[in-house]
Amino acid sequence: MKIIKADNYSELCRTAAKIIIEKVTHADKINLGLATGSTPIGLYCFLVDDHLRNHTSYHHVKTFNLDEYVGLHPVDRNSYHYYMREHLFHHLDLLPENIYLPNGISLDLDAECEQYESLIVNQGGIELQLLGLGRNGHIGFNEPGTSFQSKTHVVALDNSTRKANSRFFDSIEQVPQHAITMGMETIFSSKEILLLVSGEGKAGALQRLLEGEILEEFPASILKKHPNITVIADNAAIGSNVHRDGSTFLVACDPESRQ
Ligand SMILES: O=P(O)(O)OC[C@H]1O[C@](O)(CO)[C@@H](O)[C@@H]1O
Repeated sequence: MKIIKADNYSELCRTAAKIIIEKVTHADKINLGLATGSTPIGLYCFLVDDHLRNHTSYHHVKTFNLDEYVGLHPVDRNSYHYYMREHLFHHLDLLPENIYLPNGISLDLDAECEQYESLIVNQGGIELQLLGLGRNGHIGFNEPGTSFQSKTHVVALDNSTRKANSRFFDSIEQVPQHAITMGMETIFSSKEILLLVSGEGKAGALQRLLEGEILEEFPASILKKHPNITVIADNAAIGSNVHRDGSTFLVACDPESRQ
């Protein structure tokens, strides 16, 4: 596990953007796994900015989102379809047919999950999966206790997750009870993973990830076994934790990425 320390959120986002832009620029075709939540918003801003300034093209990119709420229509302002359109898709030259998210309003959710899983496999798998980290260790919407062998599935959201995400809704009652999420195995099968961790509120989760045991009770812990994972964390999230962890090493952000 490689850990890149960023001074602040902006530097974290710039560093992550640089990694993604390099991959996109050098690949003939590439499948990106994308995440929602607050953390990647700044990164998406950098990608859009780079696209406008440097004309980085996304014609050859396919995107696969981690998750979607059950019951929210793609045009609902709180759906992840809407979020992705607003923050990223709408601003890039991605081909609409190359954008994939789980369909949270499918009448047959189990079939939807199976199809989404097969779709990822049939499209050659995910090259680079972007992840945020939940305070309880969730990745995607895989809540504590989710099997490490799980594939795309419907999940009942943890109350703590609904509470955390209620900031985007008018009230917690409006936060859906269920979501479709890529499973733990789906995520782990990605060739490369980029985990973004920002803010003091994530310090506990980051510490547990770095120092704790690998347990299904803390889903993100399995990432320690991934052969190609980079964690980018800002100072606020790192606190003084990382220095106690002998199994990881810390590199400063590439100064070039600060420009
Ligand atoms: O970036 P945030 O908003 O802290 O969220 C962390 C994680 O929680 C989720 O938003 C799900 O609750 C994930 O999609 C995200 O990666």
